[in-house]
Amino acid sequence: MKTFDELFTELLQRADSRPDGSSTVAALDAGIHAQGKKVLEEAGEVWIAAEHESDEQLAEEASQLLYRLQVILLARGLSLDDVYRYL
Ligand SMILES: N=c1c2ncn([C@@H]3O[C@H](COP(=O)(O)OP(=O)(O)OP(=O)(O)O)[C@@H](O)[C@H]3O)c2ncn1[C@@H]1O[C@H](COP(=O)(O)O)[C@@H](O)[C@H]1O
Repeated sequence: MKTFDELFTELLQRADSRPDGSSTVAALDAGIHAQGKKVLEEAGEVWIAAEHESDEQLAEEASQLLYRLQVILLARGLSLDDVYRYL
């Protein structure tokens, strides 16, 4: 189990060390357009899960949306603090 902040730190490390087989490296290399499509895809899956699926499925889809959101922030060079200052 990890927190939102811990995941972001892990993704920063992946972007820096670029290990083979990393989903994050592949997602970063795919570019902003592909990353944006993933954010929308996962947001849609969260919506569908909230209307029609179990709590567990909703939680899983939510985790994927959070991951895809972090990838796009990372790709643009933003930190979580850049976002948190608006909360
Ligand atoms: N939390 C996630 C995470 N959530 C989703 N995903 C990616 O998103 C995919 C699932 O999303 P989809 O449903 O769109 O996938 P799919 O349609 O079946 O397949 P794709 O064609 O989209 O790959 C997974 O196969 C992963 O590639 C994630 N990839 C990585 N993480 C975490 O990120 C950290 C770094 O991971 P790596 O970069 O892979 O080392 C680790 O803590 C991981 O647990």
